[in-house]
Amino acid sequence: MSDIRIKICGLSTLPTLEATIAAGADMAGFVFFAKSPRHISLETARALGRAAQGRIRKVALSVDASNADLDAMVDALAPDLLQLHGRETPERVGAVKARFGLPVIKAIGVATAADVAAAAAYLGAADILLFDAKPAPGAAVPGGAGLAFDWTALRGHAGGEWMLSGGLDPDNVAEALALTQAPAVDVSSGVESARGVKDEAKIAAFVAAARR
Ligand SMILES: O=C(O)c1ccccc1NCC(=O)[C@H](O)[C@H](O)COP(=O)(O)O
Repeated sequence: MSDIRIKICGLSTLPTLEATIAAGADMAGFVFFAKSPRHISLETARALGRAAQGRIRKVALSVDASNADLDAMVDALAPDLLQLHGRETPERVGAVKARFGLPVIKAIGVATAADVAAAAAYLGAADILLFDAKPAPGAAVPGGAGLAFDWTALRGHAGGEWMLSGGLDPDNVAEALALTQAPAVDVSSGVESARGVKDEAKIAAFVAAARR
């Protein structure tokens, strides 16, 4: 079994959180973005955060959130990491990291190798870069679309800790890992039975396929 790290993103129910922990994933992602089908309320975040405490690393995902909104989600979920999935600048990433004293994952939308090269600007600010498919221009929800990008674009990436994301599923994750040598992967749509509805069997299949 490999030591690939795995994040299951967009969890919103206790059974699918339990399935994620039972499968042996390393991180559980919770989305705080009202336009997302995976958005959770602060009340749900509090309940899921308590259930996950000390059993899996919790990631609070936000999109260009204000300090006040970040304060509220951190208070409710008590995350281990923050994921910034909007247009946050390196300066904003640094400010969020300093405010909460938590490691920050910065999502980088990738269409071409130039997007990967530009991510170098975040190397001193973010703890982990998450390479994801670039959202379509004007997309209402900038992630979790089940879209893959050309993985060969990652060949020139600038180092640091990173994760691969975008359109992964139990059937393609092994190929993606072989091609990119990614140390960590993140998935949302590929472990769902319908948009926003996580599937326990697919979560287990994804973790097994990634670790095989
Ligand atoms: O998942 C969402 O609904 C979401 C909403 C707003 C910003 C980001 C979002 N998801 C980010 C993730 O970390 C996803 O896991 C990543 O984009 C991969 O998604 P998918 O291609 O569906 O596996």
